[in-house]
Amino acid sequence: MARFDFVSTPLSGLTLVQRKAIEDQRGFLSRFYCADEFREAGLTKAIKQINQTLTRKKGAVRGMHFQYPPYVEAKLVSCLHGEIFDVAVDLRSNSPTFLHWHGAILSAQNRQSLLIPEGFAHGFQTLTEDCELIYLHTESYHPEAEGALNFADPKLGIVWPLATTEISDRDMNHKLIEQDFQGISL
Ligand SMILES: Cc1cn([C@H]2C[C@H](O)[C@@H](COP(=O)(O)OP(=O)(O)O[C@H]3O[C@@H](C)C(=O)[C@@H](O)[C@H]3O)O2)c(=O)[nH]c1=O
Repeated sequence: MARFDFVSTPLSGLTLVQRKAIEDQRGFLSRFYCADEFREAGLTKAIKQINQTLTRKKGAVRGMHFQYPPYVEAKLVSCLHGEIFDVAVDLRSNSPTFLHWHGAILSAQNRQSLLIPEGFAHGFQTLTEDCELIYLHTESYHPEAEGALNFADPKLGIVWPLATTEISDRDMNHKLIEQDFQGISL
């Protein structure tokens, strides 16, 4: 029996994952990740790293982050406490949706995750206080290969639901996309 529903988004490969819960009087059990089912949804590489974050303030923004080749990675992003507006930007140079973004609300309650393929930037805004996220990564952290977009870049036009209440200095100061930006060749 399938433990997940994989729902396509307007950006090819970017997938909303609905974790199904099996409930009984004690509560529920829901599978969080399953290599066999995720392989069919396009996540073919092994998980190399799992990160957890806590973001205290409502309205805080983190992003928009990615890694350049040879360390491109897919990420499975989930919110285990609170609610976030999660955003992925298509950076695949040959994609018909190059520089398009897509957002989804992820929360502990809706049990949805965003499966972000290689070649995308990722970021989010907290919609409640005390948001805890868990990330599954197919590549290890390589700070020397990190790339970033500015969350407020008018070329992206991401519509954030709330005013920004907190952002790191690093994220605030990411450069705007330049004319010759080619994106990522996979
Ligand atoms: C991502 C990462 C960071 N770090 C360190 C670097 C730094 O000292 C501290 C905090 O890192 P950052 O400021 O980059 O954390 P943060 O801004 O939360 O970075 C995250 O943002 C979201 C949007 C993503 O998509 C993630 O993949 C990741 O890039 O943790 C690691 O040691 N390992 C890691 O895997």
